[in-house]
Amino acid sequence: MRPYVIVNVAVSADGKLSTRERRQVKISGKEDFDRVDEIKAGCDAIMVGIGTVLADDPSLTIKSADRIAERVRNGKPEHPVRIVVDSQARTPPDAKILHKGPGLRIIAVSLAAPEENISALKNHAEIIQAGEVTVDLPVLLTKLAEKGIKRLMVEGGGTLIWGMLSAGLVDELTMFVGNIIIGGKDAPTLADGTGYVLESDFPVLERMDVIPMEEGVLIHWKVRK
Ligand SMILES: NC(=O)C1=CN([C@@H]2O[C@H](COP(=O)(O)OP(=O)(O)OC[C@H]3O[C@@H](n4cnc5c(N)ncnc54)[C@H](OP(=O)(O)O)[C@@H]3O)[C@@H](O)[C@H]2O)C=CC1
Ligand SMILES: Nc1nc(O)c(N)c(N[C@@H]2O[C@H](COP(=O)(O)O)[C@@H](O)[C@H]2O)n1
Repeated sequence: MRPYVIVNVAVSADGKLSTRERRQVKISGKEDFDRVDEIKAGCDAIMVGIGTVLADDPSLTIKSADRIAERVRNGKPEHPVRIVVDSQARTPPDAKILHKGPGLRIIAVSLAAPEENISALKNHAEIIQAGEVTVDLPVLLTKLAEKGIKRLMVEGGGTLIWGMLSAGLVDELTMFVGNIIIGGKDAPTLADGTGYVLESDFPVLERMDVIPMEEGVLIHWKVRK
């Protein structure tokens, strides 16, 4: 058993998530950020990799007061559980994700995480250990399902998305393609990691919708099982 997984990203027209320095780039406009907020509000948890926390320092909170109020009316916490995939427990104890807004945070670490790093985070987040050296994502997702997390949004970055895709853990992908070119062979893309070699290994997607949005386009895919 694992949660239903939705990956959402914004990419430039050349498929980049940010610059080669991993500096956060605003690719989405107001309408797309609002669409993302709605997906978040419909999820039990939202997950990012430690690379995104270190680069962007996101809060991953729901922004709309109306959506927060609706969650509370439905007996849900204001914000989804916020999860960082972080083998070595490198999340800075003053990271926004640990402090902005109420609610549970989970840091998913490996057995190799230094004890002093874990101690520094324990007051701010629940620590889940999964995997020897890096986080074992299938094991983590089973543990999240056991905690009642049924619907999980993954916001990136490219290394975590690769890890999720290559482990067969993604059900849907929504991507806003913006009207800018970022360029650079070292700039992060939707799926980084090692990449596939054999065509037979490529995940195949089913196109669900293509919607012109702002000056770009929103594409909604399902991963064919
Ligand atoms: N445009 C957009 O929509 C978005 C853009 N971004 C951008 O993406 C960039 C960050 O992406 P990136 O650097 O790839 O970092 P990620 O956020 O993808 O984090 C990757 C890290 O997660 C940890 N990790 C632990 N276990 C696993 C596993 N099993 N599989 C994969 N990762 C694992 C690893 O670090 P460790 O070994 O230390 O645990 C790894 O280096 C930033 O520039 C950010 O701005 C991010 C989100 C959305
Ligand atoms: N949807 C989207 N469009 C962009 O243009 C982006 N740069 C991102 N980035 C993601 O949004 C996170 C910011 O979260 P908070 O506003 O701090 O809650 C950031 O970390 C990326 O995951 N997304």
